[in-house]
Amino acid sequence: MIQEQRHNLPIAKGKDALIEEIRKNDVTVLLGETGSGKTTQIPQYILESGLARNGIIAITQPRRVAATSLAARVSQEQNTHLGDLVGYAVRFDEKHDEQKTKIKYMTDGMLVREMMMQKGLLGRYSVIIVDEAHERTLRTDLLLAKLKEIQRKRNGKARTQDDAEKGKGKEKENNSDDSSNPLKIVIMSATIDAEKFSKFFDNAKILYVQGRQHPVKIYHSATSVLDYTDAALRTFFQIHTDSAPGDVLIFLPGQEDIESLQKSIQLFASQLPVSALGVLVCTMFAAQDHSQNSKAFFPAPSGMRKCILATNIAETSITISGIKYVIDTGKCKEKQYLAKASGGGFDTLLTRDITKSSATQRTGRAGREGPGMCFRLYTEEAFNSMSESGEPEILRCSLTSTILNLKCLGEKLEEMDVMDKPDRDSIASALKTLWLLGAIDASQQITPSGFKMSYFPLEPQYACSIVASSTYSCTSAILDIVSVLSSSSKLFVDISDQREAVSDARKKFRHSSGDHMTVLNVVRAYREIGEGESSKAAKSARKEWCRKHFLNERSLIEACDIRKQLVEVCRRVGMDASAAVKENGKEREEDAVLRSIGHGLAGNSAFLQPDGSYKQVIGQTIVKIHPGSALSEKKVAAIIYDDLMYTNQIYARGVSAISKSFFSSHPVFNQRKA
Ligand SMILES: Nc1ncnc2c1ncn2[C@@H]1O[C@H](COP(=O)(O)OP(=O)(O)OP(=O)(O)O)[C@@H](O)[C@H]1O
Repeated sequence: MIQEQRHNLPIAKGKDALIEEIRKNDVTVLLGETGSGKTTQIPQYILESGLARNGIIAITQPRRVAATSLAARVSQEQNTHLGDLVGYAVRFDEKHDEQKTKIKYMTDGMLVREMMMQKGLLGRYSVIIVDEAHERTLRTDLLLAKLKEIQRKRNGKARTQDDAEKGKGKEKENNSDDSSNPLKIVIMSATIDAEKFSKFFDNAKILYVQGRQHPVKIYHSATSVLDYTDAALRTFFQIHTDSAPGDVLIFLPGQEDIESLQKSIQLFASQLPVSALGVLVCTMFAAQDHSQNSKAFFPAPSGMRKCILATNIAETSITISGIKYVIDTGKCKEKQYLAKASGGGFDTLLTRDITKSSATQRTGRAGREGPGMCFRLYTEEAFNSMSESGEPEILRCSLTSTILNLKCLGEKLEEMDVMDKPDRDSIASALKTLWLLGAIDASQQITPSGFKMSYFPLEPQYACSIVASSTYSCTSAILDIVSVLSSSSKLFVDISDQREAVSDARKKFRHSSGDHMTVLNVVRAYREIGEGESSKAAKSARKEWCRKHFLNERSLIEACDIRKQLVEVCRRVGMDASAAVKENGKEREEDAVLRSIGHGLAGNSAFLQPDGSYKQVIGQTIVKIHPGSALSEKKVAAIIYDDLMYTNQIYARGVSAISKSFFSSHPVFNQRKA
């Protein structure tokens, strides 16, 4: 059955011709409609053709959920156990075998990481397929730049195809950086600017795959939709009550919309007559635990219709069995660099309209096993006026973390051959931030601390605080704080009509030194709830405690997960994650924590010196520096105000602002706000 499905895919008709072109060309750009079979079939065709007999076929994906689910599907098609012939590698989860794995689905980040760690020519890979290249993530762009360079080196050395054939017996060398193994690159997408990619790779061959397997009927809204969550709710129940069986996938911009729609759907579904089809709601978003995201792939129990609420993590590459209907709100969240100049900016997530490319990809999630329907909650006119594709991340996101990673490789972004070059100011601002953080020295060389920071999967500012904390023996506390700040949802729930109750409930956590210490108090209090009770009792006690204190438990649960990962990284870089201030109690701990946080803040805050210049101030937070400043009150307040606005964005998800209470009582600050 599964072999018949493979055989019927549109790509199967062109199999021989495609393989022939890939054999003839070092780089090919493959454009084919969603669902035509690119991602699952091309690696298998390459394997069967013997084109990769000297190494592994890697297929990169921008998202982990795609990498793992595709590996599972392809190993099923190959009738092997996942992790044997077909494997995957995503952050904190790998399933592949050094000897047996020939097809490896991986996130682009994992391949970039492998390049960084091994500093070689990726010699174990014979073919690298960069899938969903249209997404133009920073990692994909860096990967493309490096692959171009690696291929030149490897293929320059490999004299002829015959030489490669002679290397057949040298299987043992597959895992080394054997540059006698030439590299083939395939770039794939359904919605790619093929010409641009081809040009980047010296006019690489463009191949087209015609046709899709099943039709998808598209419906647009007749008029503009004001409330997309409400419109999604109505559309879902219209499908549920009027249309044939089949699961529904709804695209929403972010977790908050997903959770609110989940509640509404569940509420309405509970009011349906008992004879009606039940509704099973599943959610998928990046911040959600991977095992929870995977639940969306399980078939709905009989008598139920599955409704998946997802962000754009479900937009490309994946096939969710059973999906017949797609509802597209036309919105997404996108990382955007906040250009606040002082010490370098920060990324924030903004909700915005999607692009035509995203709309096409979303539509393509239906019609994968049979005819489908896509309901776009925007007018056809709105679709026509959407931009073709999004701006590459390299042009709109903070480059601080990327440049730090490149420094580890001894690379300079400004000298790399990337498809779109970021402007000099963005690079300069990132370098300045890294210098302020102590990650690079005055000659722009990476420092030992910078190396350590690069291991943490965090913004360098947070990584810097963690690294600094070992000097002050307070790593455990800093991990508590940074984990909450890195969580994707807000810790403090603000309910506008219950302001007083909210403020009263939180009073006991509030710390005069600012929000970082306040967060620490919350985490510690939370950890004590339910101690010594059964796990079920502890779980409900924690839930109730959070409700009573207007705290978002999801944020604390996610922070626990993040913390575990950070503890592991600490171990790898030789830091003691349990380090805690033991002598002289609270006061000394507070000082140590603020100093460590101060190291991280040095990279993103306006640290004013009495002479009016900005300067790196290690070990002090804004709270500590400003009261002693010789600057005029007004000037200080103006700077603080800007910092607060800026910092508010940085910590939008965790805390409101650094010592907001301290500053909001400042008379000049209040004047300016007014
Ligand atoms: N997990 C799965 N369960 C059932 N069918 C699947 C699964 N994965 C893939 N398929 C089938 O294989 C087809 C091709 O999938 P594939 O991911 O290779 O397409 P694609 O051309 O790469 O699409 P896209 O551009 O959307 O990633 C799907 O349309 C579907 O029919």
